[in-house]
Amino acid sequence: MADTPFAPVILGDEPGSFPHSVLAERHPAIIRQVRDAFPYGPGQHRALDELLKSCAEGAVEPLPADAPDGDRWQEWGLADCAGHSWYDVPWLWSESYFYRRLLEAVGWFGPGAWQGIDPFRPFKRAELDAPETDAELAALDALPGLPEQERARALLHGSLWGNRADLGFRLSAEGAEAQDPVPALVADDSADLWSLLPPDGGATVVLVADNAGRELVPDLLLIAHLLAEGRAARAVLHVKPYPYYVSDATTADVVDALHRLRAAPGAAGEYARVLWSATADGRLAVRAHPFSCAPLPYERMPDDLRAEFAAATLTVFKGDLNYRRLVGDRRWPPTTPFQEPTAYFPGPVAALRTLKSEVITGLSAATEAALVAAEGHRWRTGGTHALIQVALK
Ligand SMILES: O=P(O)(O)OC[C@@]1(O)O[C@H](CO)[C@@H](O)[C@@H]1O
Repeated sequence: MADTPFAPVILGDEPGSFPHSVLAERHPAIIRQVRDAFPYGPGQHRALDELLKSCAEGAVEPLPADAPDGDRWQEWGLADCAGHSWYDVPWLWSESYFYRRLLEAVGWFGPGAWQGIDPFRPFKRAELDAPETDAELAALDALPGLPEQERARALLHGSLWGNRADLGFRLSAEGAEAQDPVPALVADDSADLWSLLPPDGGATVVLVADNAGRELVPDLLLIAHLLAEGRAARAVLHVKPYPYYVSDATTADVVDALHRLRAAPGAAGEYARVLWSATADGRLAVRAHPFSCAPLPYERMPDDLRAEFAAATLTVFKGDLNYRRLVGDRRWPPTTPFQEPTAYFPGPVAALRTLKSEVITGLSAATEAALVAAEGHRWRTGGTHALIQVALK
């Protein structure tokens, strides 16, 4: 990191900026949607009112004394942030704490009848059950006739562009899905990615998942392909231990996605059978590590997670939030080589991400200039551009 220029941590304190709008507009909208989606009781409504008020004008408050994860949040910086405005602490931290507080407000942590009831489930289910998902699954029937490399590329790009399926993003970026994606990637290290995963190479691949539904389904299809072709002997899918950033995948969402695939006709059903037997014999494992919901960059990951990533042939981070956590949620000069902020990572690492926040590294000067000339600042957050970046060790 010695040559890396100083890059300030992103805060949400600048009115008119994207991070500010997430705190000031997206979070209240999410509270409204969750409140409308469930027959919550007066206690839950009161707690949601208090959270809304706190987000709008208040300071970050400590967790209740009996919170099951109180010690963990102390380690994750709660003592430093408590008492400060939501807008003045690192944006990554305040966003993550918002979801923690929202879950508490609706009773997720229990005890009681609402313990473990995912407040985002109706939105995730609606997407999984949508006709668009049927169309995407039917399109898989075109794959079996293609050479393996073409199938691999199609499934890698399916997983990459699946990252546009982000329900939190859609709440505040009106019409975002309607805007066409820009097919040319702003960075494409896919040749390096495939060099780590040759057919019958026996690799271990860790995929750190992002959204459920229409992102998780293509992630699972990619994993099925890697396993079926021997590009991976073993895969580990990391999901969130609790509902997060609206649509982030939990174990329950993996089960839903696998059922959806298993019920589909044609090639989709075949992929489901590969995945189902791989979970049964241990070639595919699902992990829900507490650090997956930490409000911190991966540079501060605990030792057990570091050891797991170190043992993998390749770790793939999906999505925008994971990218922010992988490189650090900072205002990097866009031409900072991806290898620099990820130098701490204990093994080969890849990012598959559509651009939905201001953090970006690894662009060529020409690419950055062309994006700025065409779109001003919008290319950073509009969700229409994508990248595949790899840091080999
Ligand atoms: O991680 P994902 O699903 O690709 O995107 C998450 C996201 O919608 O949430 C953050 C803002 O709340 C941004 O990083 C990004 O826009």
